[in-house]
Amino acid sequence: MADSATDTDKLHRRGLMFILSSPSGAGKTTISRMLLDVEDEIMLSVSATTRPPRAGEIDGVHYHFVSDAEFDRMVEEDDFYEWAHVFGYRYGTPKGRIRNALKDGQDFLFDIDWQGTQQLKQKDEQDVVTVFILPPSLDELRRRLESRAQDSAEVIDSRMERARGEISHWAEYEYVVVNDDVDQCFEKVRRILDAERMRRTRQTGLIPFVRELMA
Ligand SMILES: Nc1ncnc2c1ncn2[C@@H]1O[C@H](COP(=O)(O)OP(=O)(O)OP(=O)(O)O)[C@@H](O)[C@H]1O
Ligand SMILES: Nc1nc2c(ncn2[C@@H]2O[C@H](COP(=O)(O)O)[C@@H](O)[C@H]2O)c(=O)[nH]1
Repeated sequence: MADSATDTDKLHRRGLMFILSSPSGAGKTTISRMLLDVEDEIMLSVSATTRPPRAGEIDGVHYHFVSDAEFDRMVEEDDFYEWAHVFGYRYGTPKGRIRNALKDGQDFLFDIDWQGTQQLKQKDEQDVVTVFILPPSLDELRRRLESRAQDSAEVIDSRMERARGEISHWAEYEYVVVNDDVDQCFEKVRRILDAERMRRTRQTGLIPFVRELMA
């Protein structure tokens, strides 16, 4: 039996800009990777950032790691869909092939913050689906940042300080999911993606037998 993201389905709707945001450490990268592992029909939008790579991060896969000068050039040449200052560095979504691929029905996953989400919503309202991931508590958020063991104590403190501000934007999102149990959170996010793909207002054409019926 075909699922909701088969080639047939893709032919008849525009692609989704599926946005996951959360305070740092709540788990959006984890959920994104789980989704990309099982969903062939969605691609990650790989951001450019001036932040240095963490252990295990690969240039071009997790981020495009660029210098300040390169980021400046990309801003000047209008290469970004959106960009923002986050934690003392700059992060941006390169336009690349996204706009045309969306028209062809390709879905994209964006792991970006609330500032980028606001910018994308203004530009492409009809294709954007926004999901905010909440941690079960602030104590658990700190525990996750510490257990990830990739940031200094100072960086973790500054991320915790910013978490309150980020969480204050949760009401700007269409969906909110608490990431307590990671498998349950992933299933909920996947169900949102599935349902959004089937939204009638996204369908841009009728499959042939329905078109014949309507003629
Ligand atoms: N439900 C969960 N229960 C316990 N640990 C979790 C859960 N979800 C994610 N984690 C762990 O918490 C840490 C932070 O997760 P992750 O890197 O996915 O967060 P993030 O929101 O993407 O952070 P950032 O915005 O900094 O990239 C990781 O070590 C991850 O394995
Ligand atoms: N507005 C944007 N925010 C982005 C982008 N890529 C990532 N991010 C957000 O930055 C923080 C920090 O990420 P980290 O990998 O350094 O922990 C996190 O909230 C990301 O969602 C982007 O292109 N635009």
